[in-house]
Amino acid sequence: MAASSLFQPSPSSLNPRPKSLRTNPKINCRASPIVACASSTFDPSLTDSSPNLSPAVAKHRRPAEENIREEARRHRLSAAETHNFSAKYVPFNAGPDSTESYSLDEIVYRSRSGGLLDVQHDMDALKKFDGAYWRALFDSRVGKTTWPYGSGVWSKKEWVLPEIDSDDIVSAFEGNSNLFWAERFGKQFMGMNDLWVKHCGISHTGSFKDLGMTVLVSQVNRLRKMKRPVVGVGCASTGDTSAALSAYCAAAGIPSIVFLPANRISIAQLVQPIANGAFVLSIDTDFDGCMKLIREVTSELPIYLANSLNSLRLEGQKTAAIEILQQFDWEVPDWVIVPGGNLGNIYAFYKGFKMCQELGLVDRIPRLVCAQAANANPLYMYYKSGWNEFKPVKASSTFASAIQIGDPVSIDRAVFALKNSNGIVEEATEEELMDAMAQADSTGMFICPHTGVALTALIKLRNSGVIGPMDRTVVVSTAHGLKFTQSKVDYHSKVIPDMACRFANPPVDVKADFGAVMDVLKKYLLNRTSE
Ligand SMILES: Cc1ncc(COP(=O)(O)O)c(C=O)c1O
Ligand SMILES: N[C@@H](CCOP(=O)(O)O)C(=O)O
Repeated sequence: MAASSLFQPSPSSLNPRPKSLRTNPKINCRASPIVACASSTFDPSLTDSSPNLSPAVAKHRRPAEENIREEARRHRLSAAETHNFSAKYVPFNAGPDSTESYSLDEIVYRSRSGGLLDVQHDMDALKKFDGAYWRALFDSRVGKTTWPYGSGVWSKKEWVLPEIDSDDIVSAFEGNSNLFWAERFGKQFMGMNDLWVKHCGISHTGSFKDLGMTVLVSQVNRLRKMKRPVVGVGCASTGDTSAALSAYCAAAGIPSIVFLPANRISIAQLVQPIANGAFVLSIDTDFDGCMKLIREVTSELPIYLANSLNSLRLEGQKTAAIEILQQFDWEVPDWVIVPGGNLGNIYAFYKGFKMCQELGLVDRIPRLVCAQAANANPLYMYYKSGWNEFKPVKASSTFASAIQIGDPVSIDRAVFALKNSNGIVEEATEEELMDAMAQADSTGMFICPHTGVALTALIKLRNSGVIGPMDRTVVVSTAHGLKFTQSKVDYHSKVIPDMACRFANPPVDVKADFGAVMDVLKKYLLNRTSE
């Protein structure tokens, strides 16, 4: 069966459902006019899979011949239809007088003046519901398989792409990633007791890019159904964007085209688009060179641009911020530290937090820190100049290869996010980021080098006293450590030139002989007891 057919409706969707399951009698409109009435009309998860349902009813919630997409189709009374939630493209950070805007169904990546775009939601429509309502709605959808709300992104659909039909959504139920209490790392290395790591890399393709790509590919799916000229979707990538793009496109049967800088991404990342059937171009340039080429190509050919220059991506990525608040039971952490490359994600986090504040879910936002590799640090240099002068840099090779970017497309977005969150920019040398990664791994994590960059920023800000021992701090881990095993092998083998590899833990070669094994074990145990 073609992968795309998995996402197609089938005639059985028209089968009626047992009457007793159509509504949840426990939701009483009169009890709470806003929450209950609204939820009973637009939110399937509150009507059909409400926590109030008895276990017996919940068990038989869907006839066997019906799949979850078909089930969702029966609940067509969506938020957008009922409440007219909507969103459009506007020039990023446009003044109040700007009237320029575009439908999300248009294929447009830049404003008339050549600036960035932003997805602007109809906040007045969203504000018709209070913070308590949104918190309850989002909370009610966690941990379910209701299409599409089982996804951490689509559980916030009204704030992401309110007008898309659930039928058009391409999702791997991404998001809902774990927020790991870094108890031992926090205590042992930082003197902190409230340190958390948001593991966005524990995801379908192993990075946070899944959050944005489900949104972008879903919108492309919709455009193609509308017969818009989109033959395929393309991106430049340092590895993670291409992995996510190719997986979501493959799931929907949409061609994907990826431009990769030759010999600059890990094998684990390279094999992902190859395995998912993308058209892979390995180009003899760096990421910035690939980015320039894909922008030129997508302006000539009917290939839709999937990099974060396309603001749709950030609508998905911002849900990680909302999720962090939700995981803290809507308490706001003091700090959130994000590694930055092309700089879309730092703005996505800002936007997620800001929407929660504006819509009354929380009363403030955290301070943001963007962490860069010293070998690819244009934002850091800009920050250090007092935001005086931005100069792209020629990014040098870094173990944090996914952020080896010298001319980030979202520089304006990042500066906006940092200025409006009392933010800070830090940098990490190669040795610092590799040591931080090894230290974290030694406490039970298995993080990527980019998360090592973010942890270095934390270490520096803790050492300088900017971040206090009691501050609730979240470090965003952006990719799975398994994508970067070679750098870990090199570190633990102590083969990296000019690096002490202080926390290396190389394997011990030993003969297949009882005495020899006992000797090394005794030595090891002696060392451990004297520690
Ligand atoms: C693993 C990883 N971490 C961090 C980043 C930085 O994200 P952004 O480009 O949105 O700044 C990227 C991609 O650039 C990445 O792939
Ligand atoms: N790290 C990214 C670089 C491109 O970033 P994007 O968010 O603009 O797509 C990658 O994995 O390719």
